[in-house]
Amino acid sequence: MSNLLRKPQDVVKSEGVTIVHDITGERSNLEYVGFKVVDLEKGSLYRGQLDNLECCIVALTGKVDINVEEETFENLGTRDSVFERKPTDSVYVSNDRSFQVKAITGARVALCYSPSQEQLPTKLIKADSIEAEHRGKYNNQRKVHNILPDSDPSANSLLVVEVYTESGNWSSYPPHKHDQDNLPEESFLEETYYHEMDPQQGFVFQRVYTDDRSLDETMTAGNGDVVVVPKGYHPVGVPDGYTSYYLNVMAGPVRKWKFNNDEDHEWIVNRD
Ligand SMILES: O=C[C@H](O)[C@@H](O)[C@H](O)CC(=O)O
Repeated sequence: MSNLLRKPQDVVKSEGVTIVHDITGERSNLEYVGFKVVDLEKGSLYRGQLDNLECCIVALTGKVDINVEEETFENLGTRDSVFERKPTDSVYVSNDRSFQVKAITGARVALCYSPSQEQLPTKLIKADSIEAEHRGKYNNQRKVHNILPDSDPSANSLLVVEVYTESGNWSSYPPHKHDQDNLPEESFLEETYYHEMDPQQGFVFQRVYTDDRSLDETMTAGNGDVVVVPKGYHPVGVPDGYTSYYLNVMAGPVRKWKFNNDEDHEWIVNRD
């Protein structure tokens, strides 16, 4: 199995707290992006301490209270399933802060990490502040919820976005990459994909490849899997009958999403 594909680990951390994914530090083989998925039973608590990291806590499903030192954000979360296809609530927490997530109902949260030195204000990113963005045409149509886009100055290095790709469509397509620290031409952003499928038994094909094909891996990613994208193009194809959801975390030396398409497939975007 590719080292870029990470299956759910479901490690019980404490009563009512299960670490589904912990892709941080040496477990991530990434320099900038860290990612965790945590399942919380009703009434359970997850506590985090940020040193030189910032974190976007995404209420993927269920309802939670999030406490960040002197601030508390109550009853966050808008959906029992990501496939309700509506935005959810998130909270941005900066470096050198501690936080606590308390499950009001059974809940799944994503913890999206990246480096941060300059402490910024804690920010509630309300679901109703997120507008759906529709991208693509023909069979590369997808719906995007920009949770922490580079146009939002609330974070130092973190970018977070969730994407819905319907049956028979492709996303992150035409294949694009952002693996060169060479602005204004291209930015270097590592990336993770947290995948969910509807129905759950579904899968997507995701290829991660570089121009010189020194990296060229095509994976089958299923419900709850994570794909790590250290570099290269990273298109996703969704089989007929299924809907794909993924949450992207991106980070790099400069908080700018400037990508380039694979020249072989640039014609895709130039169609009328
Ligand atoms: O680089 C960003 C990621 O590949 C996705 O967020 C992608 O941009 C989503 C899409 O537009 O298909």
